[in-house]
Amino acid sequence: MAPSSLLVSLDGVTVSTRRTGEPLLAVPALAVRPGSRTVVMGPSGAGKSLLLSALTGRLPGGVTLSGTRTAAPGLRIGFVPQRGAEALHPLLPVGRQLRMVTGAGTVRVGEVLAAVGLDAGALASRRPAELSGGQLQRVAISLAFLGSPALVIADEPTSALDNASRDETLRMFRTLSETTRSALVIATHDPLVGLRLGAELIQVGAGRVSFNDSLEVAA
Ligand SMILES: Nc1ncnc2c1ncn2[C@@H]1O[C@H](COP(=O)(O)OP(=O)(O)OP(=O)(O)O)[C@@H](O)[C@H]1O
Repeated sequence: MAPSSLLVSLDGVTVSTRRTGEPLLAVPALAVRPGSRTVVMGPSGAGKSLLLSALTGRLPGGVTLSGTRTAAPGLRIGFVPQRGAEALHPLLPVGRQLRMVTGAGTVRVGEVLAAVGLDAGALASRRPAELSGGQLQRVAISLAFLGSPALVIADEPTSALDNASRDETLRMFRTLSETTRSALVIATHDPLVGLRLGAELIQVGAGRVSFNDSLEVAA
């Protein structure tokens, strides 16, 4: 069990292919504290998504985890994918989905949609195909936060957005994480994400996790 001050921790963790045992990612030690904001950076194929999976404890098929993963009892994790549509059923109105999945009432759904800049009255009855990519991403962020998670994990949530939508999305992540006190872990290729969020930086390179105190790109 994780110490009470930690949400989830990885200790001496290796993620390997199930078939050949080839190591894909090594995490000597990593701990996520309540309310913290962390950005995971690294080149394509470095292991960012595998690290997020190791944190959630839900690994994709074909890989296995050795070492120790510990999580706070009853830890609730919200997840935001690269494209909001991936978090949504394509045929159901988004308001209904938000209520069904999270158990939240209409008023609460409206409040959270408003917090991400969406008008529930105008959007809640639409299906995902009737929303823009930026709107879908905001709905996915609402979905992740509506369940009152202690931790929200996002895998490249801004990479499919233009710069204006990216900045708006990051403002929302920051505001929602501050108001809900949820911890955030976001994988990205974009150094601006960490700067906008005021986040700690974790680097993944050549299948190994390391820590970096400073971000080298100007805000
Ligand atoms: N389910 C799996 N089975 C076998 N190998 C996998 C599996 N998932 C990922 N890998 C391998 O692990 C390595 C890291 O993959 P991962 O998806 O974590 O990289 P990433 O840093 O998120 O890349 P990108 O930025 O392109 O999304 C890659 O070599 C990938 O081929």
